[in-house]
Amino acid sequence: MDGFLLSRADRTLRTAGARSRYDSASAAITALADGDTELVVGALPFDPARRAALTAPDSWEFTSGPWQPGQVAELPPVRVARQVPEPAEHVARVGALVDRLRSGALGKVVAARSVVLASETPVDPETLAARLIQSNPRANGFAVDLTSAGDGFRGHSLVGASPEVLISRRGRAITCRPLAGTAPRRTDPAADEREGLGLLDSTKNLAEHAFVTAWIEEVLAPLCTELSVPDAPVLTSTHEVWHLATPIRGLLRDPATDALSLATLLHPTPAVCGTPSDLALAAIRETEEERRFYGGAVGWCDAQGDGDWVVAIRCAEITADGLEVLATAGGGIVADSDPQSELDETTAKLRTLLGALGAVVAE
Ligand SMILES: C=C(O[C@H]1C=CC=C(C(=O)O)[C@@H]1O)C(=O)O
Repeated sequence: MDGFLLSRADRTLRTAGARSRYDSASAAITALADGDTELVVGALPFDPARRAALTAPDSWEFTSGPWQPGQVAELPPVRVARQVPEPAEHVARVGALVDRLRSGALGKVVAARSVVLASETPVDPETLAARLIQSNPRANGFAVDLTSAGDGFRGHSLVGASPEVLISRRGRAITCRPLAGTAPRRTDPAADEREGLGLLDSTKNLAEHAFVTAWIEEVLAPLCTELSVPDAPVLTSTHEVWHLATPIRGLLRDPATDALSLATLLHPTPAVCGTPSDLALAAIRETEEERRFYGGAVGWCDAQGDGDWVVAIRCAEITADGLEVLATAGGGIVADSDPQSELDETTAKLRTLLGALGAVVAE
């Protein structure tokens, strides 16, 4: 695919072509400020030291409501080719992180793992995005061409359905909806409700969540004349999991502060990285395979500075030939995390992508 799609509950942006490409947010911000383009779309990588995949599109269209893809084609069958790392190794890594969290300066770190899916015929990114959006039109569904990030990403795409908004800006008004803290959904309605209510009451999950809201408040407070961060999170859900969410609103001090700059200041939040940020990022670089664009941000920014950026979770990278799909999910680890439950949490989160592709990983 050569374009960009972001489908949100209130509106959808679809673009085509790439008039210019930028591998850093600063280059894209300069292009917007210089009047070289009216719109920038794309993805920021998880690791801020890596190259971004941003473009100035040839054409674009905003429509109201979620994307209506019409008749959606079938996706080809896929099989689980390998897991990276193997589940037992993920459990061991989380165990080692828990030891570090109990003894050191680290307060929280997010641990992620991937499943590599293989297909005999190409998986089309837009078809996968359409399936995800049909299954949950409230999610922030996306499909992004990663070519602008250069070697290793040409022709690759990132496709997902994120429940988490990093930052949205309309004029001076900004909103964020950070998520952290997870419980599984149950098929029995009473058991399902108990899981949700239990999450709202879970000291461990509330602590995991508080690291994220504290970070966002720290970053945004100096930039805002008004900032409302509720004291306690609310419950939200996808088909697969319950989450704790905090709806945050603010008014920017300087109307020139644009959405893409705000995204780069906030990213990576402790919802995908940890606290303190620098130590958590170092621990992730030491422990994990390169995250690429999983855990990054996907969105758009226009010449007025407005834009939407969602956290790149519940997503997968598709290779240029469409024959390999790398789905990744992570979870926040704190001192009292249980490694086996953390593995189960990533399995539940991976189901968003794997379910759309008709694949399963063993419990
Ligand atoms: C990092 C992910 O989820 C984040 C968002 C919601 C809940 C999370 C958690 O409970 O750990 C994570 O912070 C992911 O889905 O890969």
